[in-house]
Amino acid sequence: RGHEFWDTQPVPKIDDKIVESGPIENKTLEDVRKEPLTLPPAFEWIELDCNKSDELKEIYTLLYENYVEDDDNMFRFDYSPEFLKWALQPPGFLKEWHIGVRVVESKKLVGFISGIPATIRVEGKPITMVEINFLCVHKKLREKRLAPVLIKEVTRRVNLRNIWQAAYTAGVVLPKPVAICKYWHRSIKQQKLVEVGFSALPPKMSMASMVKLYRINDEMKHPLRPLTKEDVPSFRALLDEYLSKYKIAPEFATDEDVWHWFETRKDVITCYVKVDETTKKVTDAFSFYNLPSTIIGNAKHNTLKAAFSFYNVATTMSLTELVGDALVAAKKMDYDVYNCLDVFENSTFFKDLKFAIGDGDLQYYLYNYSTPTKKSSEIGLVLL
Ligand SMILES: CCCCCCCCCCCCCC(=O)CSCCNC(=O)CCNC(=O)[C@H](O)C(C)(C)COP(=O)(O)OP(=O)(O)OC[C@H]1O[C@@H](n2cnc3c(N)ncnc32)[C@H](O)[C@@H]1OP(=O)(O)O
Ligand SMILES: CCOC(=O)c1cnc2ccc(OC)cc2c1SCCC#N
Repeated sequence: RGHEFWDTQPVPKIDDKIVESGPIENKTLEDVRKEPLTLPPAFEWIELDCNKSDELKEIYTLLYENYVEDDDNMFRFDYSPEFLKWALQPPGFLKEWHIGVRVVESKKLVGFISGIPATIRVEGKPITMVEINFLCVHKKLREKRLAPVLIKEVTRRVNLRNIWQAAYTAGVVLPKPVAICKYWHRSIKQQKLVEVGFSALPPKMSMASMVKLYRINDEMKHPLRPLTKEDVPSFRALLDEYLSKYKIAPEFATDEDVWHWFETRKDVITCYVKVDETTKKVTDAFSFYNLPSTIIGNAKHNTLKAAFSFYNVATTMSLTELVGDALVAAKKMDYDVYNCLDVFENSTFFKDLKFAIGDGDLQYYLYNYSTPTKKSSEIGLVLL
């Protein structure tokens, strides 16, 4: 299938056989367009300031009404304003990469795309990149080729900062996935998932026995507790050591980075650690983020409370026991479901912890960097 826009971009063609890793094109600042891309006359570019609650709310509302839905239009992601502020303002963020498209007349926000700085190791080599996320065009303005304009504009602004690579994920297949991953789900509120129509009661099984099947303990097996600032140096060392064995993974360069991404923030991010009593060092950690979804058109339920697995490291226990305790924490925090991808070594616990495979794929992509296709288990990166 021809990709009018993507075939013009520095990404491998869908059926390319890639043998070595490296940038696809090498441009310099002279090659970068100095003025913003041209929008259709009714629209204008705008930078959104996440420190202004009204502008943060505009991003929230655009996504709440127009962001990603599953193929059956059962759910639409409902990233909260606090979550978006966390996701968009890591150390080193630039407001100029929080790009909106407004209707000149009404000032209504109808398009958005974001970039945040990140160092991503690809086969051990740290590359300064941006992570692109929250690309959204209002439902009423779809299929007018606005997305390529948003993508070219964020590319231009990133290039002007002398950054030439990006990482992004998508549910759609584009040239060219570096990995294709699967979502897996662990029911916590089984009855609600049946009522919503996500899960089905197996024939001849009562709801009561299905609920029992998915029961989760009330207490953790291990003494895990929320990460504190004092834990950060040893947690960063543990994380970087663990992530260095993956073919694509972030490098958390500073303690400030780690504190930003893993400080527990109510209704946004949860990170629990086990600390060795003698050495006072972090030996194990689980983390998950809070990403609710609107339940579209269900009489009884409006919102799905979903926990998404973030980064987990186990060294004094099995990953299965660690994530088992994450499920206990998620249950205590009233989540309906715990979701994770088959990245890292996650597929080792799906059976024992009673995960069910989802029906959507998540494709991982690199922009302007070719590298041989990776297995899901070689991916050590989670994008929000
Ligand atoms: C060095 C720095 C580099 C930075 C940049 C790196 C690259 C970053 C890339 C972005 C990463 C974002 C990651 C991210 O945010 C996480 S994936 C979530 C994307 N957002 C949504 O799915 C929200 C709901 N959908 C929409 O808002 C629209 O459908 C969107 C805006 C998705 C497309 O709007 P539309 O009105 O439906 O379509 P047109 O405007 O007419 O445009 C059609 C063209 O857009 C291509 N398309 C469709 N979906 C895409 C997607 N998810 N990525 C990339 N491209 C996508 C499509 O293949 C076609 O190109 P082709 O003709 O060549 O096939
Ligand atoms: C109950 C399991 O499904 C989800 O948690 C869920 C929730 N909201 C979504 C919104 C958009 C959406 O578009 C792909 C999917 C979901 C999904 S399933 C895939 C993500 C995961 N896990």
